[in-house]
Amino acid sequence: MKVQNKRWTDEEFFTEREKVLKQWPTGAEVDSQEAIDFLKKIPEEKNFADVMAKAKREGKTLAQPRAGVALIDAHIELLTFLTDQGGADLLPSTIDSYTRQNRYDECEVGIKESLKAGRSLLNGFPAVNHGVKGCRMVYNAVSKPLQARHGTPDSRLLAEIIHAGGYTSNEGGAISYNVPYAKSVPIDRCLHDWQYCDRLVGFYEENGVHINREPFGPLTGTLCPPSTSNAVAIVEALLAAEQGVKNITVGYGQCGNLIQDVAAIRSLEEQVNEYLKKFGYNDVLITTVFHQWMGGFPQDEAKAFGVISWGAATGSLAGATKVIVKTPHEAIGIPTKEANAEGIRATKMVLNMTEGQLLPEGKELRAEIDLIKAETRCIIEKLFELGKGDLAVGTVEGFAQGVMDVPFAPSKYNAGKMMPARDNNGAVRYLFTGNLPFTKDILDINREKLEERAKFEGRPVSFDMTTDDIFAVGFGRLIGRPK
Ligand SMILES: CCC[C@H]1O[C@@H](n2cnc3c(N)ncnc32)[C@H](O)[C@@H]1O
Repeated sequence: MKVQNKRWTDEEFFTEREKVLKQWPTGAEVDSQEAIDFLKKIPEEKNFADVMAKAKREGKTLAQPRAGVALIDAHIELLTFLTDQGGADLLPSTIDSYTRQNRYDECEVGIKESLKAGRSLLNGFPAVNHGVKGCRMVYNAVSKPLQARHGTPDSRLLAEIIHAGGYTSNEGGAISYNVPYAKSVPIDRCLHDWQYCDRLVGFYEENGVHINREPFGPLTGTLCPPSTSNAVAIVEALLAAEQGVKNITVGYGQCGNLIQDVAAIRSLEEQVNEYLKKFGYNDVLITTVFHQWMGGFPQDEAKAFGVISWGAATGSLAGATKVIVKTPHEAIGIPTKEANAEGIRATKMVLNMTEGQLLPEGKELRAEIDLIKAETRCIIEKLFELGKGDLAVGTVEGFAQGVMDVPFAPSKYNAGKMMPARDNNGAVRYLFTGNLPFTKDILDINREKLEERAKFEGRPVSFDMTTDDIFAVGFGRLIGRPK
């Protein structure tokens, strides 16, 4: 499929919209003008984009959980509990796996079975099946802004339903909700489908409705080097800006070394703004999100709270606009509402104690920021070269050549030649760089830092470090030291 990084015309968008809204009966509930009128009435304190902008202005770090269950009443009860007992500043609706694969018929079964069983038999909220009406019930019942969080390569109908339903933010993007989530979705197909989701937001913005978009920062959440995830976030932000999105939260998943994680957020914010300015997108507000550790968690709940609190502290010291909260049930599965609320309370306790404290930019931090920006720049500039100036074309070609390469991703369109490992301070470095277009300096710095660890541990630099690091946090430490 031919893609180009160019704003869709109204004709292109509305022609496709007719098809999209026919994909499931609830699509018929979307009435453009009615939705615009409804969304324009949303008060600032319940508009995701406005609340993020305010937090940015005030230098605050907000807390947002993940949460989603099959039935509307239970979902409302859950979100209300997380607001009142947890202190959530922003609310999710984590969408179920069937919806993420557009298998709405399976959702129908899941809803019926959940009604019969009296408990959720889906692993999230099936927003498409509940429709605009169902989403409006959730919106009207809660007191905080709502965002759909999922992992959907084709989110076109989901975006239509949740936005018309009062959700003023949608997470995801053409790379971040495809490559880490799906095996066989072509990059160009997904670029097209997410251009639709971004153009829909652009359409609402042109009609006076503020809607936030949030590329999914952590990707596979498995030792993802900051420059790899930052490059993806910046590409998705640029693609969204081209379609008219004005309020973007770029994100990153905690790796565990304080200096590197703070540098990741600071470099991400600096560099995405540099690229937006370079391409003339001067009216896009950028905020940042720091995801608490996305890898394997300790089963022991007290240790899990240690991981959660470390993520909260790092996100706050980085100056991130929001932190995505984990729960003490992470190693087990979908958390109870009580455990979810505990994760939020622990997080907010740390956010409150670190309010106004930012890690000062010393020599080490600036050096890490500069290294991440240099690595990221190598990747992004190569994409533009491969695309002969067109970022969408360059992204398709970039994946084909392994210039953009996400570690441990299931997508068959991902080269999977790059492998990470921690250095002796726990920062994530490039062990194998595959076809990443890095300069010799960058390659040497990464190698030197891994050699330091090898010397300390008395073993050669090898993939054994990677596998030891993958299990380390679950076993109670950051760096996977040899037995
Ligand atoms: C990329 C997101 C992975 C995280 O997303 C959490 N997650 C998934 N589904 C739900 C849900 N229905 N309720 C609360 N958390 C949920 C997982 O635990 C994991 O941390």
